[in-house]
Amino acid sequence: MVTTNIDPCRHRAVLFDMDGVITDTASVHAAAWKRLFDRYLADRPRMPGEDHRPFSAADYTRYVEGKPRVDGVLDFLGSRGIALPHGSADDDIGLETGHGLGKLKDRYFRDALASASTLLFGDAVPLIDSLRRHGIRTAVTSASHNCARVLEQAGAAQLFDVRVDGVLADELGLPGKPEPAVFLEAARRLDTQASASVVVEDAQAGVQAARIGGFGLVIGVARTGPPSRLLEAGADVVVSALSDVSVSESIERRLSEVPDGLDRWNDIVDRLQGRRIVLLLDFDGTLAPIRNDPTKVAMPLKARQVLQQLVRTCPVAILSGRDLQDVRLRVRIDGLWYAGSHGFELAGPGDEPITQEAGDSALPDLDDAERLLSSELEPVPGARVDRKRFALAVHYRNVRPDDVDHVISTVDRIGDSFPALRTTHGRRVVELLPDIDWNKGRALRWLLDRMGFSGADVVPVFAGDDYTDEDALREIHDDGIGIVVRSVEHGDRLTWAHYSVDNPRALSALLARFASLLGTA
Ligand SMILES: O=P(O)(O)OC[C@H]1O[C@H](O[C@H]2O[C@H](CO)[C@@H](O)[C@H](O)[C@H]2O)[C@H](O)[C@@H](O)[C@@H]1O
Repeated sequence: MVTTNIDPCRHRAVLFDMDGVITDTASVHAAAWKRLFDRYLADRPRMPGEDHRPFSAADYTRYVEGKPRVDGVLDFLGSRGIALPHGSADDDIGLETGHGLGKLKDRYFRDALASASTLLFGDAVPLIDSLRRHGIRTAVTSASHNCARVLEQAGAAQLFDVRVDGVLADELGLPGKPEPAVFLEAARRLDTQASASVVVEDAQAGVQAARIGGFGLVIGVARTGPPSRLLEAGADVVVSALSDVSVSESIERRLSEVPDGLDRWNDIVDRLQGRRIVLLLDFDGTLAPIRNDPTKVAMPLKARQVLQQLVRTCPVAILSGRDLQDVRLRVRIDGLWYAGSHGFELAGPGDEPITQEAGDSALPDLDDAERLLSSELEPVPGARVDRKRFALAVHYRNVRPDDVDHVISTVDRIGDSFPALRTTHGRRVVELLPDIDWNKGRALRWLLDRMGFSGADVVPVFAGDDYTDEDALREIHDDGIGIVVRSVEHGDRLTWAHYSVDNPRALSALLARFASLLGTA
């Protein structure tokens, strides 16, 4: 389960989208759009180049969700080769213009709304109450012209300090999402900076708008579908319910706020004084730079030399998402401990794997998922299905941008069909893993025990670059030193690390300082 936190020390306001986040009305909109478009496409004489297939759930997500009504009409029909005039607000209902068909959709929506009973999601009020108790102001920010009506009917009109809806946006001439104007207007009315405000959204267009607007935290809400479409649109985190959002002072920071480890070497030395160091290092993107072809990755010479020095004076473990055997062959240094498949496979300095049966029961599902994914993604140029013993990685680094959504949603769909598996995301890779409470963080702690290094005099030092490494960074946050390797791909995401470095080469330079300190250089 993914959870996230809103920090009253950093976040002064929270802007909520309404449909699908606060009120259970996204499905009412989706049904109204379908009624409109299916009838329109069935009645319209077919012209060359037009696609008259029925409106689908994917069309809703891609072309209309979160957008102003007229944009939704024109964007969806445009995707089907049908260019209608924009029209004007005076157009008759049903006229073949953006406004005319938009009005018809609105009639269908209101018809359905009139018979809807419970509109408010049960998890909305507890979160908003908690925000209020912490002095955080709230806004509802919706493209809908029915926003006030829906809130009234849901009994939620009093929940928000500010409302910026489709009616106000029209009055002010604000463009709709994915432009950030409505969010920025709400932040202005709440008297807060975008960077100190949180946006909570369920639509890709809304997430994009919040990202473009420079909002401090963008929380995606995927109550039913997969989280990946919102992550790809730029959400910092995607939860499946508002009950997964807490409000308290937190210690995660933005990458840009984390001090550079080389600059703060003296602080690190202070923290190491008199303690036994254990080094735990991720491989791809951390020791070795990212490459387009995962099979071509090799340990850089500098990293190899420094690890060879370090292993003579302190325990060193490699914690990788790669298959155990794969990462061992790439590192090839005697005396190291290893965790492969994101911690599901473990090995000591000898050749024998350490028994850890956490993922065994998921093996048949991984086999079946591998067969399905290999055949479904075989036609997608650049998609690469990589089986490890306890994980299945689908790489999309070399996939055309237009095919990326398809690849991710295929993995999500197939992953969802196997109860024993869960989905994780990394750098241009989506992976299926055994769905048990085990990750790099748990594996790290388990390895420390196994290595005989678990006392208060031990300081675990972990370095990693990716989302899955955050489990390990979080695990050692209170008793160790966490180092994150920055990358352009991760922008300014949140991290549990204490220090950062620019790239794998800078990490090797930092590790060389550890080697000097330990007296081996
Ligand atoms: O935990 P790690 O050691 O960092 O492994 C995570 C994944 O790393 C590899 O994929 C990543 O690196 C590739 C080579 O540079 C790159 O092409 C890909 O886009 C990255 O996601 C590895 O291939 C995966 O199996 C690991 O899970």
